[in-house]
Amino acid sequence: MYIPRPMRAFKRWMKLHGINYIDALRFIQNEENDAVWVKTVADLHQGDLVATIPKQSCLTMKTSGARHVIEEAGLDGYLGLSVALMYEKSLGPDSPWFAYLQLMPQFEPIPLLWSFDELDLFLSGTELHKIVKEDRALINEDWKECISPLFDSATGVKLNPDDFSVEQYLMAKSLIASRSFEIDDYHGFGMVPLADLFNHKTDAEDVHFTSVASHSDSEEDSEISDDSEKSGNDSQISNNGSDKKNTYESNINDVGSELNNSDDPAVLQMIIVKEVEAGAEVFNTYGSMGNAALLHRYGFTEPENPYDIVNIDLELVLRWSSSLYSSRYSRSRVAFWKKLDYSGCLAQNSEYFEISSDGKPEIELLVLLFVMSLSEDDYGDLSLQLSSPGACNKLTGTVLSKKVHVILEKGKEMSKNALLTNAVRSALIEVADLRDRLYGSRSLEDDIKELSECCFVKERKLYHSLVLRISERRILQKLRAYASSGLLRNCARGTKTKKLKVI
Ligand SMILES: C[S@@+](CC[C@H](N)C(=O)[O-])C[C@H]1O[C@@H](n2cnc3c(N)ncnc32)[C@H](O)[C@@H]1O
Repeated sequence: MYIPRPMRAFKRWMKLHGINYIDALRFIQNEENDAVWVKTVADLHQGDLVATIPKQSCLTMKTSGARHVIEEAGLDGYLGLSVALMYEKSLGPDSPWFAYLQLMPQFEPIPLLWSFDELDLFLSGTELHKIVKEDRALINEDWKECISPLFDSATGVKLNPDDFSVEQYLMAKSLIASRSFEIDDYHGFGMVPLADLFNHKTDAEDVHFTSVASHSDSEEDSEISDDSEKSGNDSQISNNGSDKKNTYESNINDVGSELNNSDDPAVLQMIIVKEVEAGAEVFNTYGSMGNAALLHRYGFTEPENPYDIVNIDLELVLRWSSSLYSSRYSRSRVAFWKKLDYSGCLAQNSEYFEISSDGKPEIELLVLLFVMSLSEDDYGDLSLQLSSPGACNKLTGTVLSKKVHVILEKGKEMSKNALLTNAVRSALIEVADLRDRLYGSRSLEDDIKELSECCFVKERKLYHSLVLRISERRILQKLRAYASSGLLRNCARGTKTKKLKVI
């Protein structure tokens, strides 16, 4: 059987560093793109211990030769780990992790590493376009502030600036985003050999990566005294960086007793959480996330991802509103909506509303569109109630006007249907159309056709950005269907949809 060289050297390296795994696991390398995946050649059962990894074999801020440089500079988290990774790579064969680093790709082609032209070409309109451009600016700042001063480190460790350039930093960031795990409080984030070879499957993982959480592995350095650490509880580690409590049975069986299950807190364990048939790929999970988050952090997407969402910025709603109403009108309606204690989700510089994968909008957006589309009379009544003495308490109760009988109180069980007037439904459709126009002049059908002709391996950026565009645009399509189904029903009942134009 053909085994590419880096894999063979890596296997020898694992043995030397006490990383053990059951014989049934096979690490398969795709000859076309060198990507690795893990398969089992024997049936695996829930609770089987399939691999053990000493924490000391992981590349972390604490285990790296750059530890003193990192500590002297006061770096931690992803920044500290980036320096550790760039440093060990710069040592070449002199690094204790050389064989591991040889197997690791140079970088993960996440959008952070795409050119600005590629970002515009592939991601315009998607949830990632703006975010990735902002990331790039922040990363340049981080590099200037935290990495470039290291060249004058007083620790005596000489760093070659070429090995710590912005480009090297970006590459290290891409590997950390896509392959690092949070190990424990002492080590923080780290690169974990073997554990980082498992691919992701949403909500269908086979293996969990766990640690008997304790600090006693960490040399004599006892500065960490977190209570959960002392308790020695098992905690599940996922490479989206969050620790979760174990959810699977704890009666661990070692497959064929090949591995010793110990409570040694210095060792990480990989445990099977459901039955896996011989011949199948063994998947981990990186968390429950939509395609924008998967592409952002890991550089891939999944078709039919149930966690997909699309966001509609408040700014876009205001743009829609400006096509119908004066800006004074829109401002006062938004101010009224806020007075009722509503707001969108808040991100760095924007306020937005989420549309879930089934095309359903958040109640906050419905209330805003409802308020926007109230007639002057109804709006006047409501405003009056709000401005009357003691209204704030009263108003956040039932808000009634002659024609409007809707509870606008935040937190109260409110029927979405009561808000879905014809005017709100029409507004939703128009806002969805505006949002869809951000993707440019190509139609959803054009995108679907292009995806069917696109090569997953050779045109990776195009492929995954098309999956993202299509999944977002399908949500907008569902939003339109959600809004228009009732519109038809209402019209059939003889209710007319009236466009409001208030000056
Ligand atoms: C932790 S590594 C997993 C091992 C990786 N396949 C390798 O070649 O080393 C994470 C990377 O694997 C790839 N990957 C993981 N799950 C995937 C999936 N379901 N579909 C496509 N690529 C995936 C992505 O490139 C991701 O950034």
